Order: sequence, then C-alpha cells, then structure tokens
Amino acid sequence: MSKPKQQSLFEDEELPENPMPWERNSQNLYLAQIVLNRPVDRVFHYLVPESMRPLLKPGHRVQVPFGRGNQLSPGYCVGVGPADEDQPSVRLKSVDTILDSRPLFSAKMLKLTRWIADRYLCSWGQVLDCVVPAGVKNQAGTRMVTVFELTDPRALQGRNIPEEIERLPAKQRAVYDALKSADQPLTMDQVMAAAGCGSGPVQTLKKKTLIRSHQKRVQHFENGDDAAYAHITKQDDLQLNRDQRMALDQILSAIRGQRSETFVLQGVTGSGKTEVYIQAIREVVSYGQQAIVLVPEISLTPQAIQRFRSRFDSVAVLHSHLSDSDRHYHWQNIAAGKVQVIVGARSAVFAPAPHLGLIIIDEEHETSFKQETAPRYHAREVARKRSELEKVPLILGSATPTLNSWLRVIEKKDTLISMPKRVNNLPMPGVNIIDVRNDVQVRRNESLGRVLFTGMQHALEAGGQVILFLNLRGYSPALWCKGCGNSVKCPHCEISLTWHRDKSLAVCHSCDFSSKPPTHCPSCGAPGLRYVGTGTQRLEEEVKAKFPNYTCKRMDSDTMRGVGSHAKVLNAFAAGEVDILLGTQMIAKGLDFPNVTLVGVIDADTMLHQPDLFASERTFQLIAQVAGRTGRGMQGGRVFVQTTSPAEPAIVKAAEHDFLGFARLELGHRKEMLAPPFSHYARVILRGPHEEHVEKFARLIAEILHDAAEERKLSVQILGPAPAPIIRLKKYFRYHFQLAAVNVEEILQLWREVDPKLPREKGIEYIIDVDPVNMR
Ligand SMILES: Nc1ncnc2c1ncn2[C@@H]1O[C@H](COP(=O)(O)OP(=O)(O)OP(=O)(O)O)[C@@H](O)[C@H]1O
Ligand SMILES: [Zn+2]
Repeated sequence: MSKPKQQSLFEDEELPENPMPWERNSQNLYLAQIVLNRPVDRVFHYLVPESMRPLLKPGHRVQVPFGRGNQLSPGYCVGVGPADEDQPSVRLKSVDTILDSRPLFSAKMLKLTRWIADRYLCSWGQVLDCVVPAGVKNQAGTRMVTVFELTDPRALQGRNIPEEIERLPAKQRAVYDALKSADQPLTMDQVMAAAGCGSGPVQTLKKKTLIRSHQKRVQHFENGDDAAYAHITKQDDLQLNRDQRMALDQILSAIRGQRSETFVLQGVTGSGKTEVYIQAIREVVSYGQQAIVLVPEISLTPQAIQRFRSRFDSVAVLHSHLSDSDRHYHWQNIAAGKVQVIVGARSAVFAPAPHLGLIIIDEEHETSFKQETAPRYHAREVARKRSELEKVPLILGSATPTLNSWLRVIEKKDTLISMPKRVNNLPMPGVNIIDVRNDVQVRRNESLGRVLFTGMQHALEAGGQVILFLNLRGYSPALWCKGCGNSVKCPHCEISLTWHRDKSLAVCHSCDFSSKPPTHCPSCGAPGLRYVGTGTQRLEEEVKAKFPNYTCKRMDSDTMRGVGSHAKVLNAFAAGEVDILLGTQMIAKGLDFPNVTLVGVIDADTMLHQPDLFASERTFQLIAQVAGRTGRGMQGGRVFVQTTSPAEPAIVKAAEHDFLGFARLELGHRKEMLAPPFSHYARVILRGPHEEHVEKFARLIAEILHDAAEERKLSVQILGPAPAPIIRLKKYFRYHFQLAAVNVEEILQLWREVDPKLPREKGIEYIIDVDPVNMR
C-alpha cells in the first residue's frame, strides 16, 4: 500500500484530518510546516509529538524552538501531515506548544495571506502576524484562575471514599456537596459562596486529595463600546429611488449567483450609496452570512456608525481606539459567527467572518487603505482576492473612484454601477473657482479672500453652517529668514518646521521633533525670523476675529487627540451649536449635514505642487469630496475654491463635478507616460546615515536589478535612482528608485530571484513597496 500523500496546505477540509491508525507506521514522520514573523519568506519543518497530532491544525499559533539557542519563538502552522518520502532526514526539532485552543486562520485565510506575501514581497509569517491583533495574541481580557472539582474516583482507588465523606466535618462536607452538584469546576469564590464557608475547608479537602484544583482561562471582557450603543433605536430601511434600486438589483444578482464580481459604484456625493450598501447587506444577513464594510478610519464617525447600528442587530466596529481586550472580544464574536456586519478601517478586511457574504469598500479612493509598513498591502486588492476566494461580490464605492478602478471598468474587468444624481433630486452645489492672485485680503496675508468672506457672511446670516478646509495643521508651515531666504529645517529631516503657536513650539510633521523656535536664523545668524503661510491654527484665529458672533471649531489631528473628541465636535455641529467647522482632510469626507450651505477651500494648491505622480488625481478627489459636503438640504449650497492656478484641469473638472472628464484627461497623460494604472511600480527605498554611501549603494543595486532583468528577458524598467523627495527623514538619508513593468508578475519574479543575492552594506537598509501610493 502506498503511503498517504502529504496533507496539502489548503485542502484540509477535503482530506481526512489524520491518517487512520493502520496507515500510520511508527517510522513515519509527522511534520508541521511553520512560518515565523521574520522578513525571510521560508517554511520550516518541525516534528509533531505524538500527543499533539490529533490537535494541531493548519492555522494554529504555536511555539517552536528556533535558531542556535533553540529559543522558543511564536510561529504559525500552515500545514501538517506525514512527511513525504523525499523529506530529508535531518534531525528536526519538535513543536513545543499549541498556543490557542482553536486555529486562528481558516484554509481560505491561509490562502489569502500566502497571496499577500507573494504580491507584496514579504514573508508569509509577517502577513499572518499582522493579521492577528495583539489583543488576540496576548489573550487580552482573559485571565487564568484556579478552579476546584472533585477528584476522579479512579485516582482514589483503595480508599473507602463513602466512609471518608461520612466522617467529614460539616463545612468540608458542604464544600464537597457543592462541588458534587456543580456542573463545572468552581473558583474559590464560587465554592465559598455555595458552601457558606471560608477558604480553610476547601484547602483541607484538597490536602486530603478528595478535591483537586487546576488552572483555567476565563474571559472578563468589559466591552464598554457595545454598551454605549445599546440605546440606539432601530430604523426601517428607506424606500430606494430608481437609481438605487437598479444598483441594488445588480448587486443582488451577484450575491444570489455567488459570483465574486467586483462592482465600481460611482455615485456622486449625496447620491445615497450607503443605503444601497445597507440593503445589499440585508440580503446576505438574511442568509445568516456576514458582511465586511471598510471605511477610512477618519470616516468612522458616530454618524456613520449609527447608520449601521440602527439597522442591524449586531455590528462590530473596529477602530483604532479599541483596547486590546475589546479587539479580542470582537475577534472571538466575529469568528463565532455572532456578528452580522463588521465595519472598520483597512485591517477589517481580515475579519475572521466564518460565512462571508459581501465585502464593501466605501470611499475606495482613500490612500489610507494602503498599509505603509510591512506587509505593505492594499486593502482594496486584498478584498478583491478575498472576494474571489470566498466567491462573494465586492463593492467599491466612491464619488471619485481611483483611476486604477476606473481603468478596470473601461477594460470591462469590473462592473460599473452609476448613480449620477443626488437623492431627492437635490442639485449638485455650484462651485466657484476664486483666483486669489489679485485679492487684496490674501495679499495682506489673510486666508479668507474677499469673495469667500462675503459668502460666509451671507451664509451665516441666513442661518446656514460653514465648512472650511485647509490641509495644513499648525499655525505657520514655515519659519523664514529674510536675510538668506532659508527656512528653519528639522535637524533630522529635510523638512521645514511648522510653528505651533498654541504650544509655542516649532514641530516637524514627519518625525514629531519639536523645539522652541530659534530667535536667529540657523543658516546665516540674522535675527528676526518670519512666520509665513497659514495652517489651521492661524485660520481659526482669523475666522474667530472676523466672525466674533459665531462659534467656530477646529478639527485636525492636534485637536482630535483624545478618544471621543471627534464625536463631540461632530455632535455639536449636527446640533447646530457650532456654526463654522474648519479643519484638515478629517472634515473632507463622508459628513452629511443638511444645514451646511457653504464650503470654502482655503488653498486648493497645497496638494497640487507635490512631486508626485498622483498629485492631480488627489487634488481632484479632495476638492470634489469637500465640495460634496454642501447642498445636502433644501437650502442648497455653494462652494468657493481659492487657488492661484484657476486653470488647472484637476480644479476645473472638480468644480464642474465632472469625474468622467477628469478621468479621460488624466488617463490620457498616464497612458502616454505608461504610468500606473497602465503599468505597475514597485518603489525601492534605501536609507542610511551617510548620503554618499546610500547613493552609491542605490546605484549598485539598481544596476544589478537592471542587468538581472535583461539576462532573464523580463520587461522591467528601472527608473532612478534619485534622492527621495524627503531626502532626509529621522536622521537617515534616503534614495529611491522604481521598478516599472506592465505586468506586475515580472517585477515580483525579478525581485524574488535577485533580492536574496543582493549585496548587503553595513548601516544601509532598504525596503520594497509594491504599488506605492506614497511617493515621498
Ligand atoms: N432613498 C432615499 N430616500 C431618501 N433619503 C435618502 C435615500 N437614500 C439616501 N438618503 C439620504 O440621503 C443622504 C445622503 O446619502 P449618503 O450619505 O448615503 O450619500 P453618499 O452617496 O454616501 O454620499 P458621499 O459620497 O458624500 O458620502 C443621507 O442623509 C441619506 O439618509
Ligand atoms: Zn523631523
């Protein structure tokens, strides 16, 4: 008889979980494949001790001895089974412990994480380790307690137990009886309560070995998060309008057909996309399935959360302020299938829903869906893969889809659903582009130009509310020397320090370095530095001075540090207690307040002049999104966009609410340059303490990659190397180059083959970022 084939990694559901006893011969090695959270993408083989064989499954977290010192390290089991014939008979180490009672990963999640490691050039162990929240790893919200139970009679053979019991003093007898009638082991407190005694009789009984104790893990989740929402009253679903109905019908047909189709739901701001999501989720929930809704972290507003909580019985919200214990609680509940809807930021794409029915990404254009540390995955692409593996539809919703998604629509890989009109036939707000180059007020260094100022006066006098958007926090973005024309830089980064007047500090927005601002120019020694430019703090001051009779609140990452501060301001704004809300991109998206009749964009140019391939796309998205915050009520709404480049296509198209026109234009440019989405980039960033070394090393490895690509006949181009736009960051000098190819597989193949052989240089580190969104 031939030996059973090694159990494959992913088909553990189809194959017998363990070989039958007669198939197991004692010489057979039973092995576990283990990956570790290290940058090297390798699978290690470990022996599985006999006693562990029935327990250990793929997806379990384990402890294994690793390295020369055999130090115990956590790892993940990605496969188990008898060894292959050709398994080299080296001396293998054994798995030490299984860390969790149940596997943390299903076969599909193992497959998904393996795909991420391949696609984003990192190790499987790194991906698995990133997917499991810390609170799950350290079992937050649980603790070990000692519990008592009766000793198994078989262990007391040779003793006359009934007689011993008869002779017990009353208190000990009460303890014995309490444990006998309990249906599970009891803690000391429970025994004492049940028997009406102190701890003495319990200890004595234990000494007599009539009862025994052992350690047990119990949960004591507090989960204040859920309690805060318990009062929300349930609401009925809305009656859909025609466009919403048509959108929903398309999605329902994919849900019912169990198709992994991707829909790009392009609906203008205020078209009612959320209602379509909710009713699609209603369908999968009615089958007992779960839905995942990804939103940008800053859109996890109380308003948004309430929309879901008021419609579904069980909604888990995964936001960054959760305690470890809350996170663990949610993970357990989700894995047990008790949660209908999981709403969360990027990492919620990994929610361990056992019967996933639908994935939705709202505001799919948001850059925060890309993770900036290893594994550098993009949640949209991970969602796409997960939808494929689970055979469920994926909805990408946005008023301003990425050009990446848009090209897939054009190429008919994804399905377009259009919602071109606002609900209740509300018109899109009129957008005025204000050229501020000749505005007297702006020339006097004020932020509110004449037109915007007058517009605000009118809007406020009519009882409306105002949103002002400025994408720079702090008071002044630069401290500038009249003498030499230099600005004061961070000592660790090649970045101007921002003056934060409230704290009297000059702060680096890259590394958080801060210091008292110098009185003299560090470059030329001249006195009298000037604060130039305007951030949100300075804008707040100006608005308060000009509109003393109205309340104004600032929302940026400086004022929104505390848990709940976000909710407080938005609730006040919703209640009409705040007239003017000003802030950074935090206020740019998702907010739905019908009384906002005016939106002002203070400086549309800030994003435009970034040395970045995506500058134009981002500018368009941001302006269109901010503009979309108004005109959501019967009073209508207007938008004023202040700029010094009034003819810039990204600004003009956003003002016309013309996504199609913008996409056509920008895709045209990208195609000419063969830039993404017509190709893929992978960005290699190198850093080290000495600029010349980093530059030299960057050239060396770029050259090696170039030659290797030619040798292998791979169409991968090397663009660069060049100094990174922020050449110095946190004391390190930085260089970068891009690997560019139409077919991403060629980049991946090249890197996988060449990276292990690249020379190493002491003190220089490098990383690779596939499909980067951050080019700085
Ligand atoms: N069928 C409907 N009938 C009446 N009101 C509706 C309907 N659908 C949605 N609404 C309301 O319209 C408003 C806008 O909807 P929603 O916020 O979902 O738009 P959106 O498309 O997500 O916009 P954005 O892209 O700006 O976030 C909400 O207040 C919502 O309650
Ligand atoms: Zn710095």
